[in-house]
Amino acid sequence: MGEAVIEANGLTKRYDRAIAVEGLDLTIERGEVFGLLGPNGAGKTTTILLLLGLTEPTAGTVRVLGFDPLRDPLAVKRRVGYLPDAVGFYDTMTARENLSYTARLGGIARAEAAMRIDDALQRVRLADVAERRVATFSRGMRQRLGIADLLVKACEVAILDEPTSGLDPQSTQELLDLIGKLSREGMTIVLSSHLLGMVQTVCTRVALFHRGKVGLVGRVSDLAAKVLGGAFVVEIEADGCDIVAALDGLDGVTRATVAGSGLVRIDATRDVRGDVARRVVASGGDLKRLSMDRSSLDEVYVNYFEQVAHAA
Ligand SMILES: Nc1ncnc2c1ncn2[C@@H]1O[C@H](COP(=O)(O)OP(=O)(O)OP(=O)(O)O)[C@@H](O)[C@H]1O
Repeated sequence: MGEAVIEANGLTKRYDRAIAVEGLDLTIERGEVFGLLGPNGAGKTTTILLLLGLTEPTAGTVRVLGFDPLRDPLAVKRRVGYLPDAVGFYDTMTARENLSYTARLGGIARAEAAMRIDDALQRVRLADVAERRVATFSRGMRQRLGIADLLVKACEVAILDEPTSGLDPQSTQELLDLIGKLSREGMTIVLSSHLLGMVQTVCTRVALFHRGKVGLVGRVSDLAAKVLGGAFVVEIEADGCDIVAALDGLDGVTRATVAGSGLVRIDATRDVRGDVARRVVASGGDLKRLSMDRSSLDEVYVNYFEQVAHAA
């Protein structure tokens, strides 16, 4: 186990009518990129607000870098950066002026701030437009300026609410690359998102929220093993044999499903392609195609919520 940076125990938030978050237990370690996932209204934003001390829990405890965000709001604010879904900057000020302003608010000495600002603007590729008013910035540029703001603050933890919403594919990729780099340098990142493909590429672990509770938490491959029966998906196309029967009892195969005429989808816990090919050929099959993919988070998500709905 690494160093716990965020710890929630029995964290609960009730509003008059709704339970937004119920009995949340969560530990996030230093350097993780942790994804909060779930349908609308599942409790992701409320969890973020609780971590930041922006709303008071009804029950339970939360510690961020050892501090209670409600009792020690300044200590948390100094170390934890927050990038909301739409970042608020002063439109009439330039990018550099905005960063200088927040540096001043954060009590960073002028010379140190100037250095950090130059460095941050370079890293998010806004150095060329540093003297432009933010009013002229696109959404992607604003998001990058938001990251620059976190860099200037030198925060240890960054909490990003839907960081790529409204970004084009290239800007999304750039932001993800940047998030990956920051985490490799030791920043702990918590992000909420609906874009599962994106979360899969960047997150070390994810939590699937369902009606205020964390239904599943873990690495995508572990969740795939739990929900789908394996982290590997093999597709095989062959004529002249019963593929499913040929695979009977094969080690590592957790499920074989007919997906079309002569086409079978296999969920597996290891790369079973060689064994599958041998079995099919030995059964007299004529192999047409064999391909393998990692299970996607999309599939885990859809299957998990189907299972939950089924159990209800
Ligand atoms: N201020 C509030 N007053 C009353 N109910 C609230 C309040 N804020 C959130 N809720 C309720 O709490 C539940 C969780 O909301 P939350 O915003 O945390 O979900 P979310 O997972 O972030 O959803 P989305 O993906 O739509 O952003 C919802 O049922 C919501 O209606």
